[in-house]
Amino acid sequence: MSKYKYLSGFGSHFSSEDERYPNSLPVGQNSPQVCPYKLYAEQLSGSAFTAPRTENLRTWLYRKLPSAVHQPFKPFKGATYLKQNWDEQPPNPNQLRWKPFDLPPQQGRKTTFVEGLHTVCGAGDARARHGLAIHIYSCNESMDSSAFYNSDGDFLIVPQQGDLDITTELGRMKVAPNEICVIPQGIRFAVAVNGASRGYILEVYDGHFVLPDLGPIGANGLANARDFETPVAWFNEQHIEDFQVISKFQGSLFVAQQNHSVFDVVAWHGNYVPYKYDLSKFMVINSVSFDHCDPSIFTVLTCPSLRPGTAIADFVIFPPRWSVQEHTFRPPYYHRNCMSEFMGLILGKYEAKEDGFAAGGATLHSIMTPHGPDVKCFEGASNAKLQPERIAEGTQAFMFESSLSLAVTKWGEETCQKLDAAYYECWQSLKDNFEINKAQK
Ligand SMILES: O=C(O)Cc1cc(O)ccc1O
Ligand SMILES: [Fe+2]
Repeated sequence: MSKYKYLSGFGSHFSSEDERYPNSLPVGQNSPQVCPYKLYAEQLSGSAFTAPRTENLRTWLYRKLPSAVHQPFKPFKGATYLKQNWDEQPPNPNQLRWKPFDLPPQQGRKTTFVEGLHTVCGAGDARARHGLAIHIYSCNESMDSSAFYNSDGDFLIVPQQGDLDITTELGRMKVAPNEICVIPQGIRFAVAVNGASRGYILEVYDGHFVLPDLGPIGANGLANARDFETPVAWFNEQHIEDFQVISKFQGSLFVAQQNHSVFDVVAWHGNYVPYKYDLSKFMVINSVSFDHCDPSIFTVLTCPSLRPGTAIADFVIFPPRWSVQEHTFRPPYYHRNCMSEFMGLILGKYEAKEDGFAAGGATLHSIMTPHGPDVKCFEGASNAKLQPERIAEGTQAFMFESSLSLAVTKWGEETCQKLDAAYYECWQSLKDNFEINKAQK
C-alpha cells in the first residue's frame, strides 16, 4: 500500500488523524484542558486573525511537543546562492535565456534541497511582506533529521527532474515532474530525493495562492478544486535526539537545534495546508474560432495583489491541447507586456521557440521587453496549412508572470554561467515582408 494518502479539495476545511492513533483530534473544541493522548495543541496562522472569512487561514496541530521547544537560531551557512538582495547587478532590460541549470556534481560532497537553492531573480522585501523571488533548486541528497520552513512567504515548487518525497508537518506527499506543490509560509518540510533532482520555485511574500476566478467560463474548468491533494496526518514515531530546524527569515537562513523531530503532528484540522496538483488534470479552455487567446486562460494558481485583476504572480502552464483556430497565426503573438514573464520548461519543446529553450532552462522577458516567436516559428506558422493539430504533445512549459519588475541576481547573470548570449539572434533574421500589392491598395 502506498505511504501517500491525500485529501481532495482546494481551500477546504480538512480534519486528519494519523490512522495509528484514532480519536487524536479533540472533538467540539480546539483547546481542551488536556488533549487526547496528552498531545499539545498549537495553532498555525496563515492570515491575520481578523482576515475576512473567505481569506482566513489557520490550522490546529496536535503534536508531541510544541514548536517552541528549540535552541536559539544561529546563521545557517549552507546555501550560498539563496538571496534577497536585488541590487547585486545593474538592471538588465535584455531578453534573457538560460541553458539548463546544472545538476549537482556526482562526485564530492552531496547537496540537499535547502543547500541547493539558487535565487535567479526577484523584487520586493520580505520585511514589507511584498514581492517575490524565483529560485532554482538542484540537489542530490535527502534531508535527514532536519526540516526547513519559510518565514517570508509561500513556495510553489515545480519539479523538472526527479521525484520529490516531501514530508511536511501535516503529512507526506510525492511530487513528480509535471506535478507541482505549494508549501505555505511557516509549514515545516523536509525533501528526500532519489538521485540528481532539479526544479523551479516561485516564492511570494504578499499572500497565498488561490484559484483564479472563472468569470463566464462558469463553475468548472482550468484547475478544478477537487484535483488538489493535501496529505493526511502522519508523524514520525522514531525518536530523533539531534534535529535541525532551518528557517528562512527576512531573506537569510538560520538553524536551530532541538531534541525532537518537527514531524510529530498526530492530528490536525484546518484550511492552512500544503497541497499538490497534477498538471495533466488541467482542463484547457481556448479559442475554437479564430485568434490567439492571452495566456491567462492557462492560469493554474494566482497570488493576487491589492489591484483588481493584477497578480503578484500567476502560475501559468502551456499544456498539450488541440489547436483549431481558422485564418489565424496560431503561436504566441509578438508582444510587449507591462508584466514580467519568467518561463521554464519541464518536458519537451515550447512552440514559440523549438530551438535553444531546453528543459531545465529558463527565459526572462522583463517589463516592456519585446519578444515573441523566433524566425523558424514565424515562417512555419505563417505558411502552415490550418487543420486541427495536436500541439505541445508530450511537453509542458510554464510561466511565472508578475506585475513586479524583477532584478536578476549575480548568480543568475554570471555565476551560473548558463546565460545564452546569442538569444537575441533568434529574431535578427526576421524579414521585412512589407509589400503593397493591388489587392491591398
Ligand atoms: O512569451 C511567451 O512565450 C508567453 C506567452 C504565450 C502566449 O501564448 C501569449 C503571450 C505570452 O506572453
Ligand atoms: Fe510573452
